[in-house]
Amino acid sequence: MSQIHFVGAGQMAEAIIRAAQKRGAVSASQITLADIDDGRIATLRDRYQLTSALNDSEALAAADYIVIGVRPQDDIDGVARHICQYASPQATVISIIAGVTLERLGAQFGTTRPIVRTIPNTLTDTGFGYSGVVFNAHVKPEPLMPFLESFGKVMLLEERLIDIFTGFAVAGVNYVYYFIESLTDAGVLSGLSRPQASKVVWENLIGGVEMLKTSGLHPRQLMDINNSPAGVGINGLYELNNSDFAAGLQRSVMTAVRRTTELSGSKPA
Ligand SMILES: NC(=O)C1=CN([C@@H]2O[C@H](COP(=O)(O)OP(=O)(O)OC[C@H]3O[C@@H](n4cnc5c(N)ncnc54)[C@H](O)[C@@H]3O)[C@@H](O)[C@H]2O)C=CC1
Ligand SMILES: O=C(O)[C@@H]1CCC=N1
Repeated sequence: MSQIHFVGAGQMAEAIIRAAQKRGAVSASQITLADIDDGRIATLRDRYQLTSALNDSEALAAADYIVIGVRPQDDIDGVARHICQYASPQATVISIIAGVTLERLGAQFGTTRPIVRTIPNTLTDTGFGYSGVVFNAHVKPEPLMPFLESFGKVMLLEERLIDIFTGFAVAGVNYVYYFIESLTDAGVLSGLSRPQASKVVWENLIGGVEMLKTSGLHPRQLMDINNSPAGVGINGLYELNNSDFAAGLQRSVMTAVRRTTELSGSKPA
């Protein structure tokens, strides 16, 4: 990786910078930042010891990769005009903006420019979590992969699947956090202390995933092993079946996918 310039230095850009530095994909001297909030630039420069002394137009001119980290509702047209004024036509644009298509990015940043559309996962600090990635025809993937892989596992996708991936995979850790919170509360409601309930939930979650991996069985087969006839587990599951659990979860994902597509129309939130 050579020079990398971030336009929009918000939460996600910071998470990417932290992970990419930690895994050695970029060094502090290779990173430059732009944001309409000067305080944000100062904070990140200080926090990640960014040393470049280039001003905004110099940083754009020097950049080999330009990460667009603004929100779908922000002035992407204005950002693109500004970038195209100073950046080399060969500089690769890496958009992390939910919902914004390669076609739209091509219209904004130039149809012959290498453009990557990626949707990173917020599990950047952990080494877990997939980023969905799609390249336009001008991208040379090899030199870019170490950077992309520094903040998540890479799932190369057809572009038609990226909005689905955003609503399902990237927003998806929400459901895990929410499930953990709700299940821990159930343990506390039943009489365990919060630390006791929390330990049990974490262990069951990690153990459940390990069981699925090691056994190769379907979740329903493992549930069958966990439930004796007329026993404790099946009685609990009966009650869960009377709730809206599965359909509620599935509707949530469908709504998140729909919202991703809505955002690509850049309607104000
Ligand atoms: N937070 C998340 O979970 C994920 C977010 N994304 C995408 O990443 C992008 C950023 O999201 P966050 O970091 O959460 O948002 P954020 O609001 O923390 O960051 C956006 C940054 O862009 C700056 N900005 C706005 N307009 C600008 C302009 N014209 N020029 C320069 N900077 C400008 C803002 O001051 C802010 O610092 C969004 O497009 C979002 O769809 C993608 C995957 C996950
Ligand atoms: O909520 C959002 O808009 C971002 C994109 C997917 C997950 N977080």
